[in-house]
Amino acid sequence: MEDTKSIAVPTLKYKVDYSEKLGRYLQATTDLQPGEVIFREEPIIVGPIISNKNLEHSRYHTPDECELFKTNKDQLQLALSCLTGTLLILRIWLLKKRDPKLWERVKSMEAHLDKRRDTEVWEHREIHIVAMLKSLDLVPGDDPSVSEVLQLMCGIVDVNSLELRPPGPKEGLYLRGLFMEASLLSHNCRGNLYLTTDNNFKLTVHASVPIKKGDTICFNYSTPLLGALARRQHLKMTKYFECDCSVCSDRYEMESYISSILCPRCKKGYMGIEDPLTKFPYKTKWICNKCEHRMGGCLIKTTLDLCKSLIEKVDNQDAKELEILRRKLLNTLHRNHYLILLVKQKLLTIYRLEATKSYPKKRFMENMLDVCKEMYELLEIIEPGISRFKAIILYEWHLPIVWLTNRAHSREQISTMELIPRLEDGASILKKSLTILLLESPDTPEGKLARKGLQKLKTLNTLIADAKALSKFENLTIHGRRKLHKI
Ligand SMILES: C[S@@+](CC[C@H](N)C(=O)[O-])C[C@H]1O[C@@H](n2cnc3c(N)ncnc32)[C@H](O)[C@@H]1O
Repeated sequence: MEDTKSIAVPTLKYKVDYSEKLGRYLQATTDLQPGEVIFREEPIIVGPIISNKNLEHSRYHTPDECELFKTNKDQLQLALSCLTGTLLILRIWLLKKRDPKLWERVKSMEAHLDKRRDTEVWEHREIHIVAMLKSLDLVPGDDPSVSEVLQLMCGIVDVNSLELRPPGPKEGLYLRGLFMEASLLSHNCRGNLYLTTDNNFKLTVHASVPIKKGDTICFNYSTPLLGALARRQHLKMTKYFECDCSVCSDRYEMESYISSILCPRCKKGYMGIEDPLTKFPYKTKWICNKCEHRMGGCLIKTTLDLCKSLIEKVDNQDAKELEILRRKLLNTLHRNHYLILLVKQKLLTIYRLEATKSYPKKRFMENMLDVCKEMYELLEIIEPGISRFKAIILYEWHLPIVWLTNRAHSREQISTMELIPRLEDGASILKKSLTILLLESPDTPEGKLARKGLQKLKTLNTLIADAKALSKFENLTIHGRRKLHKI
């Protein structure tokens, strides 16, 4: 007899749709809350993308691959490092033979073969992958259709695969994975998703902001800290489309001013490309958002080249030099300009290290606070909602807040009553960071940071509770204050 008990089948929170512009894409079929899991999925294939000696990685090293390597052992020993870069494609090649049905599905992924044919990238893959696999006898060398299939596989990987971080300390191993559903996610420079993977590369797709039923679900294929020009160029070169999202089509990139230079005329406003979607940004006019002064793109390019050359010359280990450069660049660029962001990131590397010392320099901690605050405010515009980058910046931001507050209190520069709200500020920033970091798998760097952060939050809460108890005795002795900060 048939089992009449109903089994709850989870309904999908998205459907596949099609548009002329995006091709296939995923659309929300229900309202989604930030943090909500939209779907999880196992990768079809995982492999390294650049040369590395570590071939033995993960269960994606299948028995047929093993057999093939054993057969060609001597020849492969010689070409080990070249081989690694071809491994992902070889794995798809083997999958084609092993699981033709799955290959049919993979084959349906967008590869943009027409746009790649006879370009530099085609030539590169021909030499480094197709010819390499043929010369090592890992694929038939005499069949011309093999080259075409391998090029198709290269296109599929380049357009659809996601970057993965190897679990544990496998430095220098750059992995990419192909996922069936995630390959249908479209791009937006201000996406609405947050992607995490666990140790087995299982992918979880979360909503990063509230998503309405009918919205396209999408993420940023590129990186948020590039200006629109670099981002659009990267998308054009690697994903073969011209991005016209709300950030790219706005002159001032939604008031983030990430590509804007200070108006040389009024010195108050910032210049943005008059026609942001132009193909020739340095041949068109840029316009000031305050006085509407127009300036030729080539002049902007010269200015940027000059700024770039200053950044190239600076000593990355020298905080003072970097701080001077940051101030100098502010005379020309908006504080959120991607070139200033480069300098800020270099500075953060130094400050981060300083923050781990028992007696960090006050100036460094003050600057760290400033840089983190500015970066956070920018990320709120360009990567709203849940963002990995934001979580890290929030974490780093709370460090100088707590350190400077404790220092000021122990030196009697602030009262215990003043200490409490400042520490609470630090705790609330840390909590914000943790709500994001705790979405990460425990073994990832962010997952580990979350564990450390939880410990710090506990200590901070104890400190706040003690400060509250002690605030009744406002005339706390210096000894009492020091004791408080030893917690
Ligand atoms: C990972 S695939 C996404 C699935 C693809 N649309 C399909 O039908 O298989 C990436 C490709 O989708 C298209 N695409 C994604 N986002 C886009 C966007 N914002 N504007 C135009 N095309 C986009 C581009 O062709 C891009 O190379």
